[in-house]
Amino acid sequence: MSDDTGDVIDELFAVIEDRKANLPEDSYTASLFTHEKGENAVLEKIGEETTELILAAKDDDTEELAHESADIVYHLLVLLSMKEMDVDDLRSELAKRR
Ligand SMILES: N=c1c2ncn([C@@H]3O[C@H](COP(=O)(O)OP(=O)(O)OP(=O)(O)O)[C@@H](O)[C@H]3O)c2ncn1[C@@H]1O[C@H](COP(=O)(O)O)[C@@H](O)[C@H]1O
Repeated sequence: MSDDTGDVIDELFAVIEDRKANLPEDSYTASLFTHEKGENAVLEKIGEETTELILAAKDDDTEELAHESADIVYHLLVLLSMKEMDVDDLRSELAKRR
């Protein structure tokens, strides 16, 4: 695992928080925060991407598996932000299990 994995997740979460605060018009992330379906739009995405991830795993398609994993992590971070949670909540839950 590369050493900057933690940094990229922290950076991405900071971008998501910035999009939530400023809601720029051309931002996909901002569109999730203002979506008429609310958080259900994000939950639906996570559901769809999880199905795609399962198919990629079954096909042993590692490139697609990485792509779908990244989609899920991104939408998961948006969900945490919607719930006023932090990426540190995820980090400490994982750390507790060590
Ligand atoms: N990591 C992501 C990211 N992952 C996925 N997505 C978007 O999520 C949507 C996924 O929906 P779909 O799966 O339906 O799209 P798709 O391209 O058909 O995907 P597949 O079906 O191939 O899996 C696409 O519109 C993607 O662009 C993301 N959009 C943004 N980010 C990050 O968020 C940052 C800010 O983005 P903006 O808010 O758009 O400025 C970006 O710089 C990225 O770092």
